[in-house]
Amino acid sequence: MNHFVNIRRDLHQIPELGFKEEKTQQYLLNYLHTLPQDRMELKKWRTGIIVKIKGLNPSKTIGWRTDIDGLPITEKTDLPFSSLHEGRMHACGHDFHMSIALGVVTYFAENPINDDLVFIFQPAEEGPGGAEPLMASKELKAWMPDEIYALHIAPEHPAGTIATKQGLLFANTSELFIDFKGKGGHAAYPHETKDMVVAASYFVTQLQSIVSRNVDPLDSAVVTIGKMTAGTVQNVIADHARLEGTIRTLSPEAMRKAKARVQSLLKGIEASFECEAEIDNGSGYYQVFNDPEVTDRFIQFAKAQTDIQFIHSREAMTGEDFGFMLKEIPGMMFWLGVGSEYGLHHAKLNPDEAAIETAISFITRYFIALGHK
Ligand SMILES: CC(=O)N[C@@H](CCC[C@H](N)C(=O)O)C(=O)O
Repeated sequence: MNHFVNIRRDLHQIPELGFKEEKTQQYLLNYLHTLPQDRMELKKWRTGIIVKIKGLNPSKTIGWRTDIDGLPITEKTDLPFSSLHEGRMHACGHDFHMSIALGVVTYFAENPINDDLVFIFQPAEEGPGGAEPLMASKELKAWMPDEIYALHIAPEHPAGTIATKQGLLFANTSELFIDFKGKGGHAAYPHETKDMVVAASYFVTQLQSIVSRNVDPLDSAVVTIGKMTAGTVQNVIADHARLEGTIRTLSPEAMRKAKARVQSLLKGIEASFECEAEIDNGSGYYQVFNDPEVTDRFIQFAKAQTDIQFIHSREAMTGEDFGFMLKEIPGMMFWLGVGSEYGLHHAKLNPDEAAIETAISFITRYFIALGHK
């Protein structure tokens, strides 16, 4: 079995949430220390790592970013290397992303090219967002890439494919956390209470009108509530309810409108149900916008590879804090086909490991082509 498939399996067993990736960081450091160190420099940034491989005759710095965190999902794959961390899973493929990045680092640690290479192992992509503070950090500022790349696994495409497009690839995002505060009491005396199960339920229904009635139909948006919590027992009226969700839009303008509508709908709920509601917009990610020139060069390269099938993709409503890096640095992101019956963020996601070797080889060849070997 490919060495990096084993690494992926090791990492798959230890998923950790954003900014808690201590074991993951240690695993990555242990591996990186086994590589030739003569041209390599390492820095820790919180629970992440930045690796520089000094070029032979550098004229620029080429960057590669991988995310390293897992999700609060209980794995249901029954794989022999399933997560050992209860309620945590690499259900977004960051175990793939990391093992591929390690494969590419390994090649260049042994075979440096002319240009400098910087590999960023970034924490907290799923939330609360590591890319924005990392971009502002002195650690990355000292090694800022001139161009930067990243991939994300795509379960809907088979292994051996790469998909991307110029311009907008991923949506603008905003998290959404809402607490409703009312008055609890006996289930048999609703008239003496302010029932927050009912208030939150009405609100979830009203949220559905934002996409259908407020966002321009030629634009796109998503408002999803992924978690709803309320109450204590079946015969007590809940004095508190909490909704957790996310807003996605293809334009910053639609995001402004959707957020404003959430606020005004909430005011209506407070008035109708005589309760108080508190809204927290959590973290928001800037859209992933692929630099047209860099992406065109990448697509030409991908199309010329005989072991890769290139697919022109559409925009997706996924979010990625890599968007903050692309806001400052020319670069691009692409989808790596991993053909899984179950999609991203699913407890049964089971990506095809053949894609790991394909990706390592493809990215290595691309960097050699870019980096004046
Ligand atoms: C690629 C991917 O799945 N990314 C996540 C990013 C989540 C950002 C934030 N926690 C939010 O939900 O808004 C995604 O869910 O798209």
